Amino acid sequence: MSFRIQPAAPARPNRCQLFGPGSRPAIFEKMAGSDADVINLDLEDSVAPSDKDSARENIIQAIGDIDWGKKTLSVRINGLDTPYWYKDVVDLLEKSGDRLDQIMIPKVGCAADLYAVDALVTAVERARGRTKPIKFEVIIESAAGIAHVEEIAAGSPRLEAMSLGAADFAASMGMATTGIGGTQENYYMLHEGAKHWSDPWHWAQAAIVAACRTHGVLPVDGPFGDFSDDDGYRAQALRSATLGMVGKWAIHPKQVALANEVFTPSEAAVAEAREILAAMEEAKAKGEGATVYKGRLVDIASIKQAEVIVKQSEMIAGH
Ligand SMILES: CC(C)(COP(=O)(O)OP(=O)(O)OC[C@H]1O[C@@H](n2cnc3c(N)ncnc32)[C@H](O)[C@@H]1OP(=O)(O)O)[C@@H](O)C(=O)NCCC(=O)NCCSC(=O)C[C@H](O)C(=O)O
Ligand SMILES: [Mg+2]
Repeated sequence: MSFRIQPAAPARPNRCQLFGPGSRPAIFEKMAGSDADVINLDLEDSVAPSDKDSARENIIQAIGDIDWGKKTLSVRINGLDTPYWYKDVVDLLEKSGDRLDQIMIPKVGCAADLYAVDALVTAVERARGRTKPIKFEVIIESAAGIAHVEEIAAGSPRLEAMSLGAADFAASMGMATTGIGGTQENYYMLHEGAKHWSDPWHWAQAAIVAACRTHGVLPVDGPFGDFSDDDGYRAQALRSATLGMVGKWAIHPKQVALANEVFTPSEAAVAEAREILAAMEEAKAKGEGATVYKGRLVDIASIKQAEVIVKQSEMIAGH
């Protein structure tokens, strides 16, 4: 372990982030009644330019009027390359109450993007005497974003979560696909005539997880566009969870249960993790740093692996 201890990410459930356009207020109550841990009301790409002002007003109204329960309530503002974002920030913080938890900043390309939003948020918070600091989440969805992912993860003490936005990421990288996440037909290896599909999102996800874990930020997988493909969503989410991500977006309510299923440690996984911890306690009592569990090696690193699963399960149960 480095002299610098890895900081813990925020201890809040983030298994599913349910999105809904700010221009569609009829679904806000349904979003609030869902089992998603995080709600993302959108002002950005799901809202047409002509609806930006009314969507902002809908969201400001809904933040105060709707009972969002214990969910993390987040609003995705417009990108810093648009004329809308400053008004999103100012109006949200001036006109809505303290229930808003987080602002999602899309298409972040460097740490200075967070600095700019932080400066504006801080000024409005001070002017208005807001006592609950707004948290940030960012989307890595451009070539610049992934190239600068580590400085972005370190970019603001407000930052709690970072997602991969597969659609804009693919566009920015010039990837030959119109699919949002998941298996890409042309990304395969050929071995003895058989196709073996590979995962084009893997390296970006791994880079995001490493940057997030270094700086105590929650790594999250973004959208899976084909909401009629449950198996495809599940497979993508399982890969993300295996890599260390804590949750995934839902762009349709039917994806919420899938995300919760994948990102809640199963009873069997928790039981096994507890057995590993017990086996290592026994080993320690005998002065040993390693032992055998179900025919395989477990050692001091296994304690940390098992603790990830147990802590995640306890945090979700306790929330
Ligand atoms: C995708 C949708 C447009 C589909 O809407 P709709 O046609 O209404 O779906 P259904 O008829 O199947 O709806 C069934 C019932 O569920 C309700 N509903 C629909 N959507 C939601 C929702 N998001 N939250 C809660 N409830 C919802 C309907 O009202 C129906 O209810 P009922 O009639 O009572 O049965 C729509 O789902 C949608 O707009 N999704 C969100 C789109 C969005 O926010 N996109 C932005 C995020 S993805 C992105 O930006 C890409 C990213 O940045 C990147 O670059 O990768
Ligand atoms: Mg996007």
